[in-house]
Amino acid sequence: MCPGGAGGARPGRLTRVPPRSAPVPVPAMASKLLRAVVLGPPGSGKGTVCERIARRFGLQHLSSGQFLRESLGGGGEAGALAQQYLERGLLVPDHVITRLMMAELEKRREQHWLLDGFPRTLGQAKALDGICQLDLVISLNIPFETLKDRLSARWVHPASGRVYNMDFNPPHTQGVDDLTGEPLVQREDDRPEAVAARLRKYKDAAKPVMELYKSRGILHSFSGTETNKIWPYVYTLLSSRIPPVLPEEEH
Ligand SMILES: Nc1ccn([C@H]2C[C@H](O)[C@@H](COP(=O)(O)OP(=O)(O)OP(=O)(O)O)O2)c(=O)n1
Ligand SMILES: Nc1nc2c(ncn2[C@@H]2O[C@H](COP(=O)(O)OP(=O)(O)O)[C@@H](O)[C@H]2O)c(=O)[nH]1
Repeated sequence: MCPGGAGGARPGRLTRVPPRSAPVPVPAMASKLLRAVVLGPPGSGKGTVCERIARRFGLQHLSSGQFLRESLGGGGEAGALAQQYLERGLLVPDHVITRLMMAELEKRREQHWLLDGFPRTLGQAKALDGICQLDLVISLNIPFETLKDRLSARWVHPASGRVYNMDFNPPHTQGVDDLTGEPLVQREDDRPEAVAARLRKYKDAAKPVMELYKSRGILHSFSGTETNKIWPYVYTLLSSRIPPVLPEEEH
């Protein structure tokens, strides 16, 4: 059984504001703890889908990107190392992100959890294998043109990581975060000229990870251009593994 499950739903990936309440903790008790991963390219809706799953099923949404961002200001060794890579728009080396994630998972060994953004490479997947047996891997398969459109319309609140989209979930007031009133920014790497290279990099790293999970029979792929259309299928799949604490409806 792996360490690691839930921790707080990532505060930064709320898809709707005002923020949803924290996931209702599901008592671990005798049942097996759910170990799930959501894979998908940048903009595929991992954060959006994870946030919904976390709320409906009371499990913890663990975003490696968010942990990384939080570690940057912490004065720790991992944060200092990660910063050098993130500043240059690079992926953090496997051993750095793996160490960070193992520590977070260790804290959550008694909870159900769902990983977003990790593993991203085969090396990370193997490290995860060393501490747990995954039950479920969800892969979001979204056309390139859709990803490009979504990312160019994504705006974030840097301090919290809250994500908006000018079409899908716009802020109440254009350009400002609903909760703090602080300005929203567009990530440099969400600009159209950066997106193609980023998606290529993602594909190269993710392919062997998907093959690994496919060969184990735990990979579930969902294709489409709209999160709201994919969501009922994801909800049904999760419901077959863990009882929902909230109904599917409402996005
Ligand atoms: N396993 C991981 C996860 C994240 N990162 C780094 C590179 C990412 O650019 C940054 C932020 O991660 P996010 O998951 O928040 O964002 P992504 O870059 O993956 O983009 P997206 O949110 O669009 O999927 O952290 C990394 O190096 N290794
Ligand atoms: N137009 C549109 N935007 C979406 C949809 N699903 C998610 N988004 C937005 O697309 C962007 C990327 O989604 P996000 O969850 O951040 O994806 P991630 O990069 O895979 O974590 C965000 O701005 C979301 O609000 C959708 O079905 N339609």
